[in-house]
Amino acid sequence: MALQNKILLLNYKGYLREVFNRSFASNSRALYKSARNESLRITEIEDGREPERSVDGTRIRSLKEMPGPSAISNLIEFFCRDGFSRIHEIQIEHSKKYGKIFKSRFGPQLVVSIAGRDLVAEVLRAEGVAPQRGNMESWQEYRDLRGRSTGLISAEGEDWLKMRSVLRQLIMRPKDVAQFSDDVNGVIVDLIKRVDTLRSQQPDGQTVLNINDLFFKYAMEGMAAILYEDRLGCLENKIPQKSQDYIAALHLMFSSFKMTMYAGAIPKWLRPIIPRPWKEFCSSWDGLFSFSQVHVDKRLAEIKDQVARGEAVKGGLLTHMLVTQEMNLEEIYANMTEMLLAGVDTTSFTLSWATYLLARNPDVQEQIYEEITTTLGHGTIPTADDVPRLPLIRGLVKETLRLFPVLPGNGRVTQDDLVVAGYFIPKGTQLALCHYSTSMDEENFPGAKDFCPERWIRKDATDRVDNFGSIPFGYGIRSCIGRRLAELEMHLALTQLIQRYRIGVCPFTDEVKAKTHGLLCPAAPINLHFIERRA
Ligand code: HEM
Repeated sequence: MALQNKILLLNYKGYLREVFNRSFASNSRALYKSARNESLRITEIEDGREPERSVDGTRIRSLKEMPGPSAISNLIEFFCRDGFSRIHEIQIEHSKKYGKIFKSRFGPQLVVSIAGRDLVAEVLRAEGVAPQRGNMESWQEYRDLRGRSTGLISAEGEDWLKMRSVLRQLIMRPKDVAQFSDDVNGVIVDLIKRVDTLRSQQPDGQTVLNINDLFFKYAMEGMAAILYEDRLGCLENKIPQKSQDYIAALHLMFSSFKMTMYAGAIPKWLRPIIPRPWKEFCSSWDGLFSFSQVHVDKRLAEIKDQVARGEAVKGGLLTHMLVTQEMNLEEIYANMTEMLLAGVDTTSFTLSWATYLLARNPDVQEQIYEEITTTLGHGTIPTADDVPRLPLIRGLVKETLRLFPVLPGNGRVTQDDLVVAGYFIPKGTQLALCHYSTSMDEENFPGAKDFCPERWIRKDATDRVDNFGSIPFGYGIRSCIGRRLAELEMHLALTQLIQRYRIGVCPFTDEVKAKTHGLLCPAAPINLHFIERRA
């Protein structure tokens, strides 16, 4: 574990706070474009119906007038036609039928879906200082039950602001995560060894079966190296028992994802009758928390020993958090747990899709290989500093996430009254941002079904290829805190895999469709050929 380069900066707490205050002051100026806008004349109708409103004489429509599927057709779609696995496709179907903004009802919950790029931009650009993604009651309830803290995903308001301000200074800027290059490259050495072992176990000496299993272990090992400053041995032939237990807890968490989401939706009085979802929800969280706690406590004990021996304390992210105590121990446990949870499947599915797309598009793969060899020569191990010189590797990750956004949709609860596309949306409404459908919209991405990493390459400094049609990490103040870490893990791993192997389709794998299972994941195992380029 290469920790020596990561010198702790203990004396910049004041600076961090100042930067934080300044940045939040400017963000708070971008408050929701609310219905209280001066140009907006609101005439409340006093008989209790929804108010009728107008902007500059144009009538603002109420939610009642918004189109959308009926509650009954939603029920059939989701419960009889397995709509939960097709949420991404349903976004497209509904936006074609009802337009770029439509409403749906799930039992008592009304959801307004935003399926237009510019409307998504409008909503996100106008966010307040502490946006809320959705109802996290069940997560909060578990934490209250066990006396645990919330982490960044589950926290809201002041608690969230405080934790976000600590973490954003540590892992959000490319230069901050560049220091993890050596750790990630250490894990990639094991990834390549594992690819070779798996290939050698197959009769053709080339096939790796179920590539996602491999990338799951890579992502877990990478996250542990970064978050815990420790290795788990997930890419070894024999995985240590403790890591196996954790993988099982993580799988339980992911496989019961739907259940965990609905555990909160199932009314409490129903729990004695249907106890399983809530029990599973709690026991998988127990497993995840206790695993994180073991690693955090281990590092804490090492630090105490170092201090007792009068040695300088050096280390990475966890060491920094433990030494500076900007978060208390419970908050550190919670954030380590939630970041590991958020950082494994997301990265591993994206790597699976990226290699799958490379295998099916050999010309694109060769073009990227050319870029790598021209830029780095043969066999050079890339670091974070090399990535800006590999625009096609960056384009590969962006294009993969456009075609297969791990989170096909995202949520926001409006914190003020809003007018979007001429509709009045009251404060407290759940919005669903339909990222999959905007990613696949021809207006936003011509040839939207094609795999074209090149579309992300800037022609000149003024060319802006980023667009709200594809924002796989979200946008703004509540966007993915692990984005730079995930990108580092993916850019470095893909560069080294392409450097070393020609990745090809395998006769056992036909076209693999995506399904929504909490995240957008492959509906069938992806098997690929890894043909050594030297051969
Ligand atoms: C391909 C990889 C990943 C993708 C596509 C992804 C995507 C996302 C998205 C869409 C959000 C919601 C953003 C929003 O609401 O605007 C999110 C939040 C989050 N992600 Fe990631 N993520 C990835 C990897 C990671 C990794 C590696 C970590 C670990 C550090 C991580 C930690 C988090 C956390 C803690 C949040 C909650 C942030 C907050 O509420 O303040 N993610 N991610």
